[in-house]
Amino acid sequence: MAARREPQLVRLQSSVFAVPRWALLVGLMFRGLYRGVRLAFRYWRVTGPVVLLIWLGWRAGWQVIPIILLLAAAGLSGWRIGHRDSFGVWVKWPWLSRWRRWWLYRRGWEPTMRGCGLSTAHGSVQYWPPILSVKSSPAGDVVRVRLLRGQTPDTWSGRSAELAYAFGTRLCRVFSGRINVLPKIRAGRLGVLLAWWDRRRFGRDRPTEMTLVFVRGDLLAYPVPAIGPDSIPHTPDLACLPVGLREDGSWLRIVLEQTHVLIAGATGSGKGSVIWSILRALAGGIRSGLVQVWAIDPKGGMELAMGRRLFSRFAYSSLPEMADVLDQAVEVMRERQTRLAGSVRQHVPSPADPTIVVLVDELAALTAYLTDKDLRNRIEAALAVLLSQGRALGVHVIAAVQDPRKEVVKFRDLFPTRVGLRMTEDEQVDMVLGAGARKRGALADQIPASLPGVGYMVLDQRPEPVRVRFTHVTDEHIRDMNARYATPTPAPSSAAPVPSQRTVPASGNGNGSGPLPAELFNKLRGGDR
Ligand SMILES: Nc1ncnc2c1ncn2[C@@H]1O[C@H](COP(=O)(O)OP(=O)(O)OP(=O)(O)O)[C@@H](O)[C@H]1O
Repeated sequence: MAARREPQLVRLQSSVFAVPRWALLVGLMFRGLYRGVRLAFRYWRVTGPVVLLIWLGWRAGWQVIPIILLLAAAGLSGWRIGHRDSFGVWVKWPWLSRWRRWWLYRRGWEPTMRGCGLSTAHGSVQYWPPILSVKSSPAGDVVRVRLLRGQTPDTWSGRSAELAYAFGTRLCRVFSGRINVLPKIRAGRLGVLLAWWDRRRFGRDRPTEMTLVFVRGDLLAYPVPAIGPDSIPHTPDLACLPVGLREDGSWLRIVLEQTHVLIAGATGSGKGSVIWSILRALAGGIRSGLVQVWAIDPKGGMELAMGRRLFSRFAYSSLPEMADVLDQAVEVMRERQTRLAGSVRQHVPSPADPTIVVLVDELAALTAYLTDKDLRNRIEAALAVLLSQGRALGVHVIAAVQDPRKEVVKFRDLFPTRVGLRMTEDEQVDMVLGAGARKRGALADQIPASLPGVGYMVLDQRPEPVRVRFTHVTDEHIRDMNARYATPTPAPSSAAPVPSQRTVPASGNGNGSGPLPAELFNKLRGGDR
């Protein structure tokens, strides 16, 4: 498939022989036979059972063929009904992969490559990139392709829309190299052999290959249920918190260790679900005291108050109170710095010295929207220190923001992990996920409003952003967490009444000392949009 000659452009002087008609027929017959045998061997999974069936019919009588076919159909149906997952793994998806490779991709490949400008011509020879494999799954078709010389995955990213429509989908994601092929830890008798095989398969960097994912059934079109109480670990693994699904159906796990998380998205995009998904995954550690959450909710407690018993600090009513929480986090960080310097490089959490997660529901309220200059400077100074030095000392910041512009979020580059939910403008995508992210497929501005919690993230050190959906943690889940996973170190102000979830706080004087000004409150709720 890699190259084809265009015969009309090649001038060949061939000798002319007079061939008798019978010799021509015999020659054609042998050629047909050779091609038939080659095809039969190539597609042995189809020809094998057919040959076996014919042989059985010939030996035992032709009436056995319908009986065998009926039995096979009944067996397959029983398998599908009884154990759908294994039927999918062993029968449905392998067959569908082969079918689609042959029927859809091989047949349409050449015209598509020409149409998308992904084939090249050298003289009279036309080259197009060969398909290496096709693997279908409920999420779509994963097509591995070998790049032509002079092409990079970016060449293909620019053609992703054309590729998608050419093969009958709306979305084609382009990834450099292979995806989802991580070596397993091998043990047991065959461990050495399998490890050797893995080294051969995964050990080599193959910049000559790339992967196209034609998204067919969108697994992220349905809300992802919150993890069940049984799946909430007693001791959360901060390197691997399950918070949602990736587009290929695998779990999305966030590495909170050594990072800060910025969540950006328009109003109603599901920033709350990212926050609550992370809190749910941390809940076991909150209850045991290994993790303390210091929550700041400038929306007057609208977002976070329902889970207040999870928080060891909770500031929701006045901006100075919120600045105090940040200053206290800096103090803890400084104390750890003095104590741990020279003995460890990474803080190890314990109930006496827990991981601290500083949670800010709307960062802009503490920075850009804040009119009190002194207070703003104080808050910005504390945030800058936490974001630049807190990671190794077990102090992590998780912040949500609606508007990711630099004037609003000065520190966005200090957040190593960023989540881009639905956005209102295409330029915002690169602001959040890094330059070129939109070109590489992060179409966050095209996420429909009907898909809250869907977004893009840059994961696994790959340049291409991954489409994800966070779990849907409902109010019932939050109430349940509030009751069952309360922290042993509750917030000092927990005796004070928290405004009900839908109450607009009384308007303040705007100097940052009273409750939030109603104007700012409405802005954060999206009321002025
Ligand atoms: N992952 C999710 N799956 C399904 N529905 C979700 C998900 N996340 C949020 N929703 C729903 O979307 C709506 C808006 O969600 P949410 O309040 O979290 O958005 P937000 O970005 O925090 O909005 P705002 O900025 O206005 O606070 C809610 O009705 C919520 O139930």
